[in-house]
Amino acid sequence: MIEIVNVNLSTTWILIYTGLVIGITSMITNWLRMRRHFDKLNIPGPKPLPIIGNFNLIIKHGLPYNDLILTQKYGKTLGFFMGSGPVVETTDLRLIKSVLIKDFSIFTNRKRIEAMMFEPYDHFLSLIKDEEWKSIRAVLSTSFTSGKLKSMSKLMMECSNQLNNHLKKVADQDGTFNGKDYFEGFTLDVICSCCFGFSVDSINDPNNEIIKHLKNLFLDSMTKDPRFMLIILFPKLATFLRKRNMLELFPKSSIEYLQDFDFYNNAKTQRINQNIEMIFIQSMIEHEENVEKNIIEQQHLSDDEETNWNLKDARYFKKKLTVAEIFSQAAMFLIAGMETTANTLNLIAYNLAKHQDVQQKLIDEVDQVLENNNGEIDHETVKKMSYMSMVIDETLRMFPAAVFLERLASQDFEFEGMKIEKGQKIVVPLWALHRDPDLYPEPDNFDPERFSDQNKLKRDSNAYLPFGNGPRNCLGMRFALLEIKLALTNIMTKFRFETCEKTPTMIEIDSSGFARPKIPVVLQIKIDINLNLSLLEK
Ligand code: HEM
Repeated sequence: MIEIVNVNLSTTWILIYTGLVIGITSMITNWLRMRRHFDKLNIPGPKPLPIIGNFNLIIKHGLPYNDLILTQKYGKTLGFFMGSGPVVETTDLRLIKSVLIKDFSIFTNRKRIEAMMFEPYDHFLSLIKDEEWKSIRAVLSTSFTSGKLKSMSKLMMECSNQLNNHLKKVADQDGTFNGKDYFEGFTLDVICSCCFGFSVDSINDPNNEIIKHLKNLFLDSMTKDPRFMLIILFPKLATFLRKRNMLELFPKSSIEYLQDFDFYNNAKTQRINQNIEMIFIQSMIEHEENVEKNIIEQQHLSDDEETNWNLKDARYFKKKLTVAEIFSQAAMFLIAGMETTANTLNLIAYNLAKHQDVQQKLIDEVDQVLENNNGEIDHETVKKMSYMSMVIDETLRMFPAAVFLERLASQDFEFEGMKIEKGQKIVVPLWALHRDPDLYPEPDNFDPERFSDQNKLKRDSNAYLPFGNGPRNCLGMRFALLEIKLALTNIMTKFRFETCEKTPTMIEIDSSGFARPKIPVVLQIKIDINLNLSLLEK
């Protein structure tokens, strides 16, 4: 150092050297702290590298596969680093129950990634905390009552008929089709018409302005998109850059377009004009009116509809939502509801194409139930299709649409000698949980029988969590399942799926955090030659 000063370096060089020394020292100190972190807490796991932690493993294996490998190597509960952020990952059913249900008051929230938030959409239900979350969740829960879902099923069927028309055109040509485009179009149409009251035909019109801008809100795989990597590895730097408009995650033009679109007021007018049922907007309007009239007694939720027992408290209904909060929930519905449901339908089609015996059994059930119900496809008839539920459940086991659950510890917590510190992120890797051979022998095999009533009873209820569990489970679960069942029933009355030479032999998913197949799931769709003629009349 003395030598450096002696050679008379300029102030700039001194500053650069000093900065470097401070930077390297803090990096080494931080790395040593990371290496000791989980040993101190008695949690096993891989040793982290400087700066990137264990992110190299995710790049090497892919997000869900890495979870599986780590669980096999270190056991059911382990710790690793995403960049410099520690993560505890568990497939231990007792710890899962404790985090999601028993000790929910400690694990109420998820980690909010500041760099990903953008106004006015920074109040997503999935990311808001504590009291704000409770109030908004309570209000939104009124969107998904049986009564509202029943009226939604008509709109869902209209979108499903539209989907069938498109599938018919494909079948009339050579039958080869990439399910993703069709099912995403369908689920987007459903959300737009059920939640916001405007109809689009996204399959026919993929360049529709609103669709184009909505799709810009979806991020790519975390190992492919350098912006995503920046957020994970250097969250503070990413937040700093975003706040100064130096890092663009979502095109400004799309955010402005959606803001200007003002679907809330558009939908409000439509509802008044045409008396259309729209679950999301309607709940918001009803809530606004109730708060204004001071009608805040417990809403019309019966026990079977409302899993959020602790949200029934009337005080949570007192809050009037701000415009930013309403906007955020609308965007949240689109983001949470479109791709998850579309991927599930796509992967159900794949499983059916690969397992013709299962598909035939499903078609037989659909024919049978519809024959007994005058061919009517509605929310009541689909409830009677128990084999269909087994097919959906098994597909969601193999390919859970969201590949992990996440909670944040709000205080120190101890579990069987392991210490979970306040501020610690806990993850339940669904891919690894649903492929645990002790719970699901030969986990890579598609076998709907795993979900027969008898077999379900043999398993712990936390062994199968495609929609999460506890008060913060998926808000749209009943909506999504109804939508999937109506569409699948409608498809099975006319078509069957088959594989073709472009069909992947197995499905690999990317690291986006969703069950997004890495390569397109190309299938054949054929008009069923054994069609039940009485149903064809419908
Ligand atoms: C097959 C379809 C779907 C799957 C597999 C799925 C899965 C999930 C999962 C795993 C979670 C996290 C649960 C937890 O942490 O315990 C979640 C949360 C959520 N989902 Fe879904 N979802 C689906 C469809 C939908 C739809 C259609 C909507 C809305 C219309 C929706 C809205 C939400 C919301 C708002 C949350 C956050 C809940 C909160 O933090 O309170 N989801 N979903």
